[in-house]
Amino acid sequence: MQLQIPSAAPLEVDAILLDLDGTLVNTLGDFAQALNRMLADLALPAIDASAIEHMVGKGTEHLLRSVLAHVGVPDVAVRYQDAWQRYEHHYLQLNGQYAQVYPGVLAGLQALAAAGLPLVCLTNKPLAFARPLLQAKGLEKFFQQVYGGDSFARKKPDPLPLLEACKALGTAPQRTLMVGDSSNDAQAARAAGCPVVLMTYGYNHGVPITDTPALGYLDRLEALRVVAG
Ligand SMILES: O=C(O)COP(=O)(O)O
Ligand SMILES: [Mg+2]
Repeated sequence: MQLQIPSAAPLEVDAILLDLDGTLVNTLGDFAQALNRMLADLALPAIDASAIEHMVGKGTEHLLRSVLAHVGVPDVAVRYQDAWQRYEHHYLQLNGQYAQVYPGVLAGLQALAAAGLPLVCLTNKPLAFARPLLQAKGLEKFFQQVYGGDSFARKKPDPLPLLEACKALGTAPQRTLMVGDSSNDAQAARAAGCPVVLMTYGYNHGVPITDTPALGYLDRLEALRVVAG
């Protein structure tokens, strides 16, 4: 199928892999709520959403370690297990309540799915968090498969999750488009041999996303158009 990416040549694709946090859903509010409830349980200082934003994208383990270090925990390893247990409890309870689907995502997914393109959600978020979030936001029906950060032995920016997803889809990486919001997604795609487009509104560790090479940069997912079958 031929896809038109704004400001790029038409691209032949057989499937699309889509990142979740920062690409489909703005989950910063969920992260801030769950992390601050966890920190309160452990009698640790609160953290600001603006600081959290720079720590999202490399999975929950990385997020928790970064947050504990940020609030001044001297030995992160000592508090990690308790932090994970409290965080998981709170996250599962509020999952989706403080999160918003980005403008243009619903229309974009509808158009891509209607064109018959297989769509896979490929996130570093744990699968037990990702599935209920997609369900709560009415997005699960668009995806033929959902993979989390714990679905494979390694997470993005390692290419393994993308290569495994391509294998399951039966598609060649060079005809499988990755849509993400961070340099992690782009690095994983490059190493897997997948073309990549990046959303301009997500989380990118505090660095402008246009510093990361990609086929295109989108303000809205619906800007991705199927032009020929
Ligand atoms: O949980 C994270 O680190 C973010 O996951 P993502 O891969 O959907 O951006
Ligand atoms: Mg992301």
